[in-house]
Amino acid sequence: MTEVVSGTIKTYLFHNAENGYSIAKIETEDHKTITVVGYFPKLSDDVSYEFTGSYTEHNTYGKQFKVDSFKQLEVQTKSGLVSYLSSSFFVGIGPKTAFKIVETFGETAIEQIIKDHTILSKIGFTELKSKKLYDQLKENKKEEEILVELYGYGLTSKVALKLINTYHDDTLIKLKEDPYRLMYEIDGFGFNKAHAIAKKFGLSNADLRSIKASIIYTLETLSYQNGHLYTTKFEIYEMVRGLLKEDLPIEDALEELVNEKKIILENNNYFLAVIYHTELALSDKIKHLLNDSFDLDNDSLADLISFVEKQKGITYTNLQKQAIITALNNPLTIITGGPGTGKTTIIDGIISVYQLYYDVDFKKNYQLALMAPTGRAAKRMEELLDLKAQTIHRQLGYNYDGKFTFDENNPIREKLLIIDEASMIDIFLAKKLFDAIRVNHQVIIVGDEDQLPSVGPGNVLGDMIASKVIPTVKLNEIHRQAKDSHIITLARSINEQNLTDDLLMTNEDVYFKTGNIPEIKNMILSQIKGALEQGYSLKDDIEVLIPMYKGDLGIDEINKLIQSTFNPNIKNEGLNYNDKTFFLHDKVIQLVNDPERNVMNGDIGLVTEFSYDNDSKPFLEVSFDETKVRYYKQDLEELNLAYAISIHKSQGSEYPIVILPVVRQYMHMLKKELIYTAITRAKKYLLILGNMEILKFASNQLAEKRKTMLAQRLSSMNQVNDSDDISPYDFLD
Ligand SMILES: Nc1ncnc2c1ncn2[C@@H]1O[C@H](COP(=O)(O)OP(=O)(O)OP(=O)(O)O)[C@@H](O)[C@H]1O
Repeated sequence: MTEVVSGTIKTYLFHNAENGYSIAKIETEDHKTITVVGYFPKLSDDVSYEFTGSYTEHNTYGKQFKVDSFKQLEVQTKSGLVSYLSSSFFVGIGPKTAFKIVETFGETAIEQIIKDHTILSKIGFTELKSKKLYDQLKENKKEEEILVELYGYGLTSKVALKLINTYHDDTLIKLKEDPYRLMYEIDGFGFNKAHAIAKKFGLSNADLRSIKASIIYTLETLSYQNGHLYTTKFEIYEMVRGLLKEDLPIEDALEELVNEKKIILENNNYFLAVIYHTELALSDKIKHLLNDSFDLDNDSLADLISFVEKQKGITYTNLQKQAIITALNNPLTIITGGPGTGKTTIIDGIISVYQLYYDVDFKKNYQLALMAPTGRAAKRMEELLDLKAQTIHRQLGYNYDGKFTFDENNPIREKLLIIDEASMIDIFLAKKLFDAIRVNHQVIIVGDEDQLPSVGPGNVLGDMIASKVIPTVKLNEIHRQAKDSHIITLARSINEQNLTDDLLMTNEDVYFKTGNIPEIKNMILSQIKGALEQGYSLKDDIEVLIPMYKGDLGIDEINKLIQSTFNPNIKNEGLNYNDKTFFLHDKVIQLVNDPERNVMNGDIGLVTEFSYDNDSKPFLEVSFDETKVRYYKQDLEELNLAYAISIHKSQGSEYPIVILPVVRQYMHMLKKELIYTAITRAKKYLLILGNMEILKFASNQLAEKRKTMLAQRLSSMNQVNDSDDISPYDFLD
């Protein structure tokens, strides 16, 4: 129920200057104290405000008033006016001066000053001082008028403040000009929200601005959700009609967007400008690097390889030797292959031979940069190779303001760069990475091209291989220890779309069990219990991999099930956010990059403390591998339970035990690449629970091929594009 409360601000318990989110105590005229929560700026404590909203009951803090909008109460009394004029809104006016103004001009002082500020000379104001007060009064009134008008369009105070903070006095002009600018210029605004506001401003679906926005949205959806870099006119038409539900002059809008260079048309394909220029620049940079050459003495390389083989007690296959030689002789090399084909072994070989050839010691001399897209993959690399490895973001000096320290103007210093798990790299990260690489660096890209492509747009690894212009070694032989692994055999047969019934028999390391949903839930619990009894840890060794969040066998549900069964702390107090509650000792996953706090998307940690700070605010402390991070309630959006995680989030990580439910409700998500990726996460034991017919069916469903041009661009080797004047980042932000 919408209600109105009015009063003056007593204290702010919390205020976020960026978005205006505030928790404050107000005192009403009848001296009651009410906690108000919502989006409003720092308000003057001398002025009365009227808040519109509703009362809510907060678990910990009790009754609060949730603010939808607010306005300053008309200043009626003389004393109110004195307070207002001497408030922090007006610089240089103290209570004495304010009193003088009100005494002289009465209750209509403000209106009179706005009409003619020179009247202030009567009380000794200089021209400069009276103009200043006039400006501040106008400014103050204006902001309020804009807010009131925005509320009138049904915008919440959160949105209204965000707009005012961005566009200031021009807010209404800018919005009326094109309400869809919100989509491009304000974080958190998608097409649907902007479209709803556009309607309130009276724009019809047939308005060119609406059609243009829906075309951009169509391309964004295809890129950021499906990974495609371009699409056809036909698809744009279909999707725009689906969005606006009318037959509209799409052609004109599309042409305008192309003329405005917001969309690039190339060979009948339509690209978002930022994506087009990113891909083009990436391809040019790769071509540029490929021009370099490193002609090594191959006889001495062969000797060194033999020496390393003896040293390590290993005999490399011919293909593996070829991989080492190729990597050392070329500016850019790709080494690809499935699990157990020796990718890590070869990275180790390359590093050893390189050190001998150039007589350097990577432990003492920082000439090697080992990188992976995720923290966990980097950590695994570090453990296996016994050398420092870090995420690509960290290597590039990604910092809290979203900028990278290393770029084309300040390239990475190390000379040999090895990047593992490269299938996870999207075009934006690839562009950033290659920007920071200079000619005479040597780059080795390692990955399994059959895994899921990157979450972001593009198919960088696949395209680089398909271009056939980058020296590539495809390792395909499964090696000794790995040969006995049924996990690897199963993965390979799925990858080759050759999954036969005899492969679905339980053996030493793969366990298949059919069952319905309640049975699967019980099996998950009993398998975890068994593993814990054998000394495995829930945090480090066991992961349930699931393709979707919702549903009774979705990630959220399974997380709650495992939490309630295995975390005894659920009896104690926890910190909740939406329908999740986190307790001491919960296993959690960070969902977004947060470089300021040194924790990145996909990092897994353990809640090691639940406590209250000096202001009695509850918080959690989470221990990640490298750091401890404190989460208050408002930070919990970044966190999820991690007993079960998505298959996408599991990329780049391996776990001794993987539990993989496969049921009909996942059907629309299940594709060969997804199943292959999930299975290859298991190191020791893989438990597949559910419906094996679905597993067989899904293993033959191929993910849609991403529409990208990188392979073609790379293979047109001789034409390096000189688009120096435009950078893709001209199109960002
Ligand atoms: N030439 C070889 N001779 C004997 N064993 C080998 C050889 N090459 C690799 N191996 C062994 O095969 C196993 C798999 O190799 P490695 O871990 O390098 O593969 P990978 O491709 O990195 O696999 P994953 O992607 O699963 O980590 C390891 O135990 C490794 O020691």
